Amino acid sequence: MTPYAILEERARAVLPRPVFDYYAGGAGDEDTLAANARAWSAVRLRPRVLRDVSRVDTSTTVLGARIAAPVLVAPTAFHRLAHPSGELATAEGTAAAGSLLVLSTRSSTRIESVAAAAGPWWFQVYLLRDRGLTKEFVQRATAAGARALVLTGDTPYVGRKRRDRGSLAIPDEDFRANLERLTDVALAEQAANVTFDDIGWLHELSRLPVLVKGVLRGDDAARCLEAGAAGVVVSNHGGRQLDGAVATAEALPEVVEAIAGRGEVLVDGGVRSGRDVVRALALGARAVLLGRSVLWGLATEGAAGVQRVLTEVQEDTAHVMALAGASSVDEVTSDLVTLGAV
Ligand SMILES: Cc1cc2nc3c(=O)[nH]c(=O)nc-3n(C[C@H](O)[C@H](O)[C@H](O)COP(=O)(O)O)c2cc1C
Ligand SMILES: CCCCCCC(=O)C(=O)O
Repeated sequence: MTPYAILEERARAVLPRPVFDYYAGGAGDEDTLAANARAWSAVRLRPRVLRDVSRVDTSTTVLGARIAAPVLVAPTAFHRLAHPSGELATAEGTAAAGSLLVLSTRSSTRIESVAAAAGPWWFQVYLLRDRGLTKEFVQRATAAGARALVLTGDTPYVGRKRRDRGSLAIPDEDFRANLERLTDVALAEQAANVTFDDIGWLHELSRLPVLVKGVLRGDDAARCLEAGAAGVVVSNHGGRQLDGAVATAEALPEVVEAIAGRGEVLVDGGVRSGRDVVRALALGARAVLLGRSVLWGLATEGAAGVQRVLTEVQEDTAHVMALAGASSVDEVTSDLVTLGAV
């Protein structure tokens, strides 16, 4: 079993079944969910030999924020379903590992409380049908110290997951943690009319850099930049939105080419090990984000589990870099990979 599979099994053992299924599941037949991890494996490494790798430095920056390794925490919803300390534990574990948290709009803990426990953090934005409500929590996140906004573009409607059999109960206080003013749950639904113009709207509102998450095409990536985005996150939402969508390792090169160094490109989906981190960097990503791995760490050990997951991937990244002949992230260049058989 891989370290990821072992961790997932531990989480399965401690989580109520509906919560585990909500976290683990993907949309439709889960084709894209499976394809994500498989596509990273298809990227073969071409190690360099006879390089001095007695010191390996994994540190880097994302939108100017220094982090210990090019590994961030992806925005995921409702952490209090995994652990009573919820996003507070995630924030603590992330900061202890020298990483950066992307806090979900669907956080089950108040933005201001998470901010107080966090190191550098960004705020993920779902535009809700109630734009006034959206504006309020973007302003709160900005005031609380978010350093960037991440606009998720792939969720006009929440994907249908068969594993979610309707038995997941989200306690009202968790659902409304940041939506106290909400009287009508329907108002918390995603807006289905989000467009490129909303990138400018968010930037005007916050004066923060805006990344767009969920981009899988070069033409969309270019349009995001033209609309004022600072970069994109190549993502298919961990296989939870459009089943059959291209795996992120496959989409990444097209997006990197379209961005052509004019913005930052991050990627997530099926990243499970230091090997995958090095593969992503070699394909042109600045950093990766981990979704489910962090949830499993949180479920099994709270803040310490989040820190452990991140530290293990960081250490694995350093080890893989050393064996591949790269002593810094700048040396993880495209010649380090070739596309093998799937
Ligand atoms: C349980 C769960 C909840 C998620 N919630 C959000 C969310 O609130 N906002 C968002 O932009 N993405 C959300 N995502 C997608 C993640 O940000 C990320 O794209 C995905 O998990 C990466 O794939 P991985 O889980 O294979 O690492 C969620 C993913 C999971 C598994
Ligand atoms: C009505 C709540 C929807 C939350 C969607 C969170 C998410 O992005 C995911 O589960 O995936």
